[in-house]
Amino acid sequence: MWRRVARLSSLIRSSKASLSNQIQPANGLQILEAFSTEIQKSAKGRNHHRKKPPFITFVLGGPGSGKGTQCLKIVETFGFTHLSAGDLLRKEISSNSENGAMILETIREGNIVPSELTVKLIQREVESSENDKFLIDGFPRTEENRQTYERVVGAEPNIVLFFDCPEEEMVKRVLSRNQGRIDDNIDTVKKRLEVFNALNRPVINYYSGKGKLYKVFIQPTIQGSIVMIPAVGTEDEIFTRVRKIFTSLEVLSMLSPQFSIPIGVILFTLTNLLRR
Ligand SMILES: Nc1ncnc2c1ncn2[C@@H]1O[C@H](COP(=O)(O)OP(=O)(O)OP(=O)(O)O)[C@@H](O)[C@H]1O
Ligand SMILES: Nc1ccn([C@@H]2O[C@H](COP(=O)(O)O)[C@@H](O)[C@H]2O)c(=O)n1
Ligand SMILES: [Mg+2]
Repeated sequence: MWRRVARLSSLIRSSKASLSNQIQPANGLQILEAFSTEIQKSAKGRNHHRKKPPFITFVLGGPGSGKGTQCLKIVETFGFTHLSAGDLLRKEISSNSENGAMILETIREGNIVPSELTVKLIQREVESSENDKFLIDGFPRTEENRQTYERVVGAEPNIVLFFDCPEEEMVKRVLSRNQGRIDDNIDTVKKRLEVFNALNRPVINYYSGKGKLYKVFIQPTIQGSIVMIPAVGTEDEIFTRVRKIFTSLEVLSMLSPQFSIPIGVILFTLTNLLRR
């Protein structure tokens, strides 16, 4: 069976060129392992009793790029658990934890909270959950975040989703978000964009180099030679792109021998899903 899977994995890799350039597929074998029914069966208890590691998706993008909005839709449609690093940190502030004041000041300034703390909060949530697939939103923000996660958890994410959104659009969205966030003001947004460009882009490049990155372009609409910046796609239009990625992962997860789907059919389905 594993010879067949390995062959399939290389076939999937070699079919990359024919896939839509809006979506860069990750390694097929990892996806198969993570979504396989064997894992589903072994994930009945709490996570620390699980024999195989959970399926981890890191969700990246600048401030206001739509990470949280799309994560809610992925949760509804595909049953992931959503863990927003920013939300976990804000919860620490509101629960008056010993680090609350420091976190509040860091978020107010648009800076990054020490990695050990954020990783601990994420790890606690994953370990106490009975789910086996997670969206970790807004993490890792820096190479140091990434390395700390790998060292503490001892694993890498299975895939990384990146919302590539024009800056003007991100600023507009954050300033009209109206959720009472202390960092949704023009000065902090500018700082968060600087931090994103300087510290988060290297992380994105790192995962791209590892073949784990799925990029969702939030493209401006072009009419003739005029670029219509505000018309970058509604939340549902963006989700149509995101849905294709997760649907293709689900298709791959059906590749266990009991289904015995011919490889040609799988590749045909995948290519069509991604092109639609
Ligand atoms: N496609 C879209 N078109 C227009 N507005 C959108 C779109 N997607 C999200 N928004 C709105 O933009 C704002 C920011 O979205 P969201 O909170 O999902 O971004 P985020 O990436 O999680 O940002 P942050 O990193 O600051 O938490 C929200 O008010 C949301 O309703
Ligand atoms: N890995 C992270 C994630 C977030 N922060 C801080 O929280 C702020 C808000 O995060 P959102 O994802 O909700 O936008 C962010 O600007 C950082 O100050 C962090 O330190 N580390
Ligand atoms: Mg968010």
